[in-house]
Amino acid sequence: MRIDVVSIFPEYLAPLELSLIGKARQDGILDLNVHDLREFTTDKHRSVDDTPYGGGAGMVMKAEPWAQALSTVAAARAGDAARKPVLIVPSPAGERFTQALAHELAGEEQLVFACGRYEGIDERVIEWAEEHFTVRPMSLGDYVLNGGEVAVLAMTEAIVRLLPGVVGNPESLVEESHSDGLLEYPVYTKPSSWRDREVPPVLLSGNHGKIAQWRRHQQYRRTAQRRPDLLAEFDAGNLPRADRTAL
Ligand SMILES: COc1cccc(COC(=O)c2cn[nH]c2)c1
Repeated sequence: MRIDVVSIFPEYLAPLELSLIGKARQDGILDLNVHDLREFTTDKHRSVDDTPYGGGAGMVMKAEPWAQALSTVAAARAGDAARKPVLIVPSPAGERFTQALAHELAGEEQLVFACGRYEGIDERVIEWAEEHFTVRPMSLGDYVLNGGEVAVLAMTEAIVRLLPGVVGNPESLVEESHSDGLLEYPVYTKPSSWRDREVPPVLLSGNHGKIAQWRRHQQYRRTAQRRPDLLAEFDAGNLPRADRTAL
């Protein structure tokens, strides 16, 4: 997979050189390229923003530097020329990024991230970009950050860890929160007794059927307590009768 990130703070993306993502780059699984938007300005002050038409506080990112940067990135195409790369614009006004979306995007050959700052990017860039990209404004959650870089770090990690060869044991990708529509069950490790708190005995029983049942029950309870919205989505009909009483 090729990922391109355009930002006025390229150093914000330095953590992507670390750990599993860094290793994926060394192993050639991920080709990550970070571009400084200011390299695509032409004026002496290398300006990337200006005051908003219609008034209001804050500044808006100018269109031309973005068009220059994104054209350069589009030209450095990865994979099949027919398929437009996906342009992800982290934004409070985007579609919600989910684990399901992470899986979908992990199947793409090229992802481009545009890191907005200030009050946002001139809307005409989004319209213009449709010609070269499949444009997807995307939100991490209902809150506002100062820019898209932090969201790119999170989305990149969520997507790249799903690529074959990135995490040591692919098994660990199967049973994780949201993979089956429910939150993950609680986990424990040695010692079995810690500050007078015991590990649930079923987990020490060696009875794998009972352990699986206990874990499923815990997933439902946790989801009902912490994310009832998810449970509404998850077909409660899947719920074994014994577990329904727990909700
Ligand atoms: C594209 O324009 C803007 C403007 C302002 C901030 C940002 C950064 O993204 C977020 O704030 C965000 C992403 N998910 N949830 C919040 C982008």
